[in-house]
Amino acid sequence: MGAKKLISNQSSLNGVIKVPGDKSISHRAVMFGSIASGTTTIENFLPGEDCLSTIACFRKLGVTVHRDGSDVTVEGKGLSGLQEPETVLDVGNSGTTIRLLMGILSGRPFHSVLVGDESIGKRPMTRVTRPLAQMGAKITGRRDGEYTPLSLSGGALEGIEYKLPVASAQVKSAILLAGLQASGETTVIEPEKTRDHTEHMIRLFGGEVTSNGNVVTVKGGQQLTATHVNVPGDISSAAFFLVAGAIVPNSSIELTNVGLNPTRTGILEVLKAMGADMTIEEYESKSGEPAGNITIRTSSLTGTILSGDLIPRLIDEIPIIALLASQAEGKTVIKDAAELKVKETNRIDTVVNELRKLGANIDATEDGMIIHGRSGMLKGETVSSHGDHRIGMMLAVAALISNGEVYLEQSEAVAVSYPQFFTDLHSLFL
Ligand SMILES: O=C(O)C1=C[C@@H](OP(=O)(O)O)[C@@H](O)[C@H](O)C1
Ligand SMILES: C=C(OP(=O)(O)O)C(=O)O
Repeated sequence: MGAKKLISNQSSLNGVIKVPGDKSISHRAVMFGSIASGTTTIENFLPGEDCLSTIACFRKLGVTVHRDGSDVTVEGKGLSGLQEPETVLDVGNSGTTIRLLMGILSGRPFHSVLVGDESIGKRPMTRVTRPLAQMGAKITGRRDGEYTPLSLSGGALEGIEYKLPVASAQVKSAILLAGLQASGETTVIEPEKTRDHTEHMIRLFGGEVTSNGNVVTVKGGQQLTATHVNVPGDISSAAFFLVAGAIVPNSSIELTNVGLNPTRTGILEVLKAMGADMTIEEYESKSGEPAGNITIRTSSLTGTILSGDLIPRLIDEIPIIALLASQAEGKTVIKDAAELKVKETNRIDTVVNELRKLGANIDATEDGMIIHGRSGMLKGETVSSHGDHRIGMMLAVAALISNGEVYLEQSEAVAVSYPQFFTDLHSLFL
């Protein structure tokens, strides 16, 4: 596909957007529905490519999944209902799919081969396979098990106590999913608290899990029961419009049904700290997850520091926060974010290189970046998502404050987490 001409130089953005379902929760709803007994119904499922990869993998494991847009039905037959797949399980671009799936498959007495796209082939897997092997799974892979293709034979597992070397909800979740099938108890200790959707989901499906600060414990041998999951909107998708509303002149955007789980709302804290004009109206939680409406208006912004335990609560929002910071007064420093290097792309490099092309004043550091604010209007250039959905959407928002023509290569990557992104963005110009 050729480069996409982005809309640039906008004088205002106005409107209401219902952001699509949360990606993390949509993956987990299909996974838990598949290992529970009975029919699970999912409302507001995200039909993004990553979550469709999860559905495709579970179908190959013998689970019947019906989908009509964002309504999904999963016919679960319990963990023992999963069958050995006849062909390889392809996770596409999705790190969440491969890592959580390994946790489930570790306790199943059959063999599977897991593959993904070129980006997945560069993402580290021993962070998951090491604890799962300690519990009893047999997993091998390219380069000493670090990369796909991976080959996994599951079976009887033993519970462990495991201290995570990195703050990762995917690793925590994989261990908990294996722990549900293991003998005894499994405990995960996190260096910083990460998103807790797996813990919520275990409870929603009738299971038990205890969380005490950064320590999470599950008992093995639990049976889960099908339920209804109402997926709130994805704050990571809302983030692109929160920033667009804050930096494009004369704007006011209302985002409805945004998931407000406190392990995900770091971006709201950053917006507040920088002086954004924002109102949040929280309402009754859906399926155990809080949600609400957020209105954002243009305002003047000041630089800030992002570090420590805030980072896991906004890890996927850092690319768009870098753009936000380029329009603030003063310097913004992002540190303790080396995890960005092992996402769909090395997001420290892709953010810095692509925003520099548009004229932003931004430097890479070992574990983050430094953004010198008040870049003012950006300029026209051809930029690339490098196949990374979050980079593509960040650049489309950057184009709105560019005074030249901006072209985006590999724009189709946005469909990984937000297939309707360009349609929703364009609705704000009318
Ligand atoms: O558990 C999840 O759903 C996710 C966890 C995060 O990854 P890590 O666990 O690698 O930090 C995040 O970046 C990803 O988009 C989704
Ligand atoms: C890192 C991401 O997803 P995943 O790890 O599931 O590929 C993301 O969506 O930004």
